[in-house]
Amino acid sequence: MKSGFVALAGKPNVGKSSLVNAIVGRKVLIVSDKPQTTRNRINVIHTTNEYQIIFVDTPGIHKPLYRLGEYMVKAAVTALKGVDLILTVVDAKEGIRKPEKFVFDYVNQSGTPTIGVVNKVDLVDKKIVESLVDKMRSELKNCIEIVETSAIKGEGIKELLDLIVENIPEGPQFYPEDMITDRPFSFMASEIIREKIFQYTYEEVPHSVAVIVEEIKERENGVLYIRAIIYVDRDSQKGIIIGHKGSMIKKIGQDARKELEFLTNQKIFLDLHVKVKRHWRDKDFIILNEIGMKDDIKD
Ligand SMILES: Nc1nc2c(ncn2[C@@H]2O[C@H](COP(=O)(O)OP(=O)(O)OP(=O)(O)O)[C@@H](O)[C@H]2O)c(=O)[nH]1
Repeated sequence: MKSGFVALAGKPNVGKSSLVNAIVGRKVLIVSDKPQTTRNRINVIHTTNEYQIIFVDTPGIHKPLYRLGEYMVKAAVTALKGVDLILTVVDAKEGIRKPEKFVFDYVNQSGTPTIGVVNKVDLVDKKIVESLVDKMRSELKNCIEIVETSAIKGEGIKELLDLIVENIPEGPQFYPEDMITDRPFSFMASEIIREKIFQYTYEEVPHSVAVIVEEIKERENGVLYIRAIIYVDRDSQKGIIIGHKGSMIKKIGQDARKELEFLTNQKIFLDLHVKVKRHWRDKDFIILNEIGMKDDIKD
């Protein structure tokens, strides 16, 4: 059997989470049109009879503004070391500029072999894609191959998967075959709630939110009760999350509940609360710890 850890490196919003979902053929990771959706390292496990690939999805590498951002970059950089392979992802529409080179530097420094991925090829001309492929090939050390993909249309995904399997070593099956992620259900549930908040809110609001699932309990009638707290930075944000006469929190709750019911195949009672914690992104270690931001940090 072949097995290996494969990290994804790239700027926020290039489609790293979408690529992993496309490869494993189901939505495991949350996705949004706003940068910095992924906050922490999550392993997604893809097992067949012949191989087990453990995708280490990382927060996008960017120049951090807040302590939370610093943690995100540290978590991403830590993930690049000690894996078997890195998928270095760029967005075809964005091209290769300073922020992409910032990412390439980290990948090159890690010394780990890499497959370059030019994603979102559905958005640009073939000529542009070709020039990005050439550029990537010359700037990435230890580059095995460059693949052109559209995670949304499923293009290039099979080719990418085949290349990954080719380039991971013979090894043991690290996780049971039915395991899809290394995070507990409570974490996945909080991520799904956070995804809906990212979908419906704008500007600073989505980035000011932390979701913590405080209780999960199966009731006698078979309903799964989930209580989650949505932490925000300011009173005004609390108002936005709750919305006019509670319309926003209702929308967030309904969408999250539907997805959780689909995931668990169980009826769910989702109990959402909103609390204000000033400056949690900078100094509230209880929240940072709860959302797993300190897992990879040693300082
Ligand atoms: N047109 C197009 N859009 C894509 C493609 N792949 C991803 N997207 C979109 O790009 C946005 C970002 O996708 P994500 O998968 O969340 O990106 P990410 O790199 O994981 O982002 P962070 O979590 O912020 O680091 C979403 O709106 C996706 O739907 C693609 O191949 N084509």
